[in-house]
Amino acid sequence: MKKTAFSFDRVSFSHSNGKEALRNINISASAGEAIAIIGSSGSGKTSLLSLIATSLRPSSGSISVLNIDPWAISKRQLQRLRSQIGLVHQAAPIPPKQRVITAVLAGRLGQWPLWRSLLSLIYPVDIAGPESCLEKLGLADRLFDRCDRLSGGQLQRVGVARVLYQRPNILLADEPVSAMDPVLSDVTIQCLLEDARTRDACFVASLHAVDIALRWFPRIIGLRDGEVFFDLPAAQVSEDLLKQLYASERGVLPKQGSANI
Ligand SMILES: Nc1ncnc2c1ncn2[C@@H]1O[C@H](COP(=O)(O)OP(=O)(O)OP(=O)(O)O)[C@@H](O)[C@H]1O
Repeated sequence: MKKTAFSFDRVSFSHSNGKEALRNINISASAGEAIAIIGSSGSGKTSLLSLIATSLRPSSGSISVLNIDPWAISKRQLQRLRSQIGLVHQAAPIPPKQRVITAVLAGRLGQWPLWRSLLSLIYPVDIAGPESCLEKLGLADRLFDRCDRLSGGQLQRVGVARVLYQRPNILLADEPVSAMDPVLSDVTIQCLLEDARTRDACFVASLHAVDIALRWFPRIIGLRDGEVFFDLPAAQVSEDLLKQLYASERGVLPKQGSANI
């Protein structure tokens, strides 16, 4: 039987201003699973990924990540757990003047001893590793460029390369291809899927591009107003379900056949 990557039991989450972002979430995922999370803007996708990443704590209910309750362990144990979770952020948190190689090396900061982490910020402690991750994404020639000389889509690929270099057991990606053209989007998603599959890691991505979600991911979770609206194999996600998922509170429906909603 596959190991559980994470599981949520009646999880709700409210932001500090009281805004309830997620309500009564019951989901779990196994090692090696690939899941796309879809839903309209504000439906709770980023909040859900942040809870799996343990960067947010549930307001109620319980979470287990890699069979550990992240909120019942010491800070040091939590740090160790986090080093096994990789998150591609919506906008990569990369200092503008940083070199691409340093940004990719940062993927392993949580796994290295302090001296090696500090050294990696001044001098590249590994070149071949970051280069091969960037190579898969067509960016190997930008290894020593400054990040502020890259386009939005290139910067997103640096964020992806960082997570590939990290080799986490849970790979999370928040809108990882939003700044990329369709061909690069497919290449990047395939690259993340392949990496997760070969290492038996669990891969969860939030996506606005429903066509990409349905094309590449076997399991789709649809979030609506902070709740799981459906959790289905991609083949069972019908046009009608998508219409209901994206129908706003004001009753505005997407156009027929719309892929990018
Ligand atoms: N820092 C915050 N403080 C207060 N409310 C927040 C905060 N971040 C998000 N929210 C609210 O929580 C809800 C869920 O937001 P979340 O970012 O998880 O949605 P999302 O589906 O990822 O949206 P998008 O597709 O636009 O990125 C929204 O109503 C949002 O306004």
